[in-house]
Amino acid sequence: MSPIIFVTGNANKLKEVREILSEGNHPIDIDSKSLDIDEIQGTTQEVAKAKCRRATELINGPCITEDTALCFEALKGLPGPYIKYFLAEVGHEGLNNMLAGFPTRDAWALCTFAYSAGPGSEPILFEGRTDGTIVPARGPPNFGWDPVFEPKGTGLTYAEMSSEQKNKLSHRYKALEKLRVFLQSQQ
Ligand SMILES: O=c1[nH]c(=O)c2ncn([C@@H]3O[C@H](COP(=O)(O)OP(=O)(O)OP(=O)(O)O)[C@@H](O)[C@H]3O)c2[nH]1
Ligand SMILES: [Mg+2]
Repeated sequence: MSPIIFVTGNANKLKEVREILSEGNHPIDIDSKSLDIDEIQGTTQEVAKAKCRRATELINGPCITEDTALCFEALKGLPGPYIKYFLAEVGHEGLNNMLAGFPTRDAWALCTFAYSAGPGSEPILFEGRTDGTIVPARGPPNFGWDPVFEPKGTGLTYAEMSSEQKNKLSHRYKALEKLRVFLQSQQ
């Protein structure tokens, strides 16, 4: 199978996707294309599908895209797919402060991969969810909100984990396990 193209503007995502898909008995090779695609407003599934439709038109061929949401229980799932803009404006401290006065700091990270066979072909979605808690930042600030998200039962934020640890339980890993099965069935 020729490598599938992952369209993303985010180098950290690309690194993790490569690490995860190269693991195991059936490693999957991907190419990448760095494009910043306009993102619509909507549910995580609507955002993910629109991103993939646009990407497949731009590259005029099959591709995968990914959209990540960080959802706060107290805010009924928001910021969700808009976390990028919240993080950019209010930072780690602001994300924590947003939950002051609420009874729960529970949150979940949701990764939605989308695959399209080409322009006009409806994207297929693969979702992965990891439950956790929003905490004051701990660990190196290398990737987005990793320092403020502590997956349940680990006692560590994503940022405090080695990449091997994060890649065994992350939202991205869980979504990619589903995508891996699908891509292998296409061979
Ligand atoms: O700490 C983190 N750990 C993660 O595992 C993770 N995955 C994504 N993100 C951030 O959450 C927003 C998603 O927005 P997003 O899905 O639109 O991504 P993006 O615009 O950066 O790339 P892309 O849309 O071109 O693929 C962006 O701010 C990403 O940096 C993460 N932060
Ligand atoms: Mg984006």
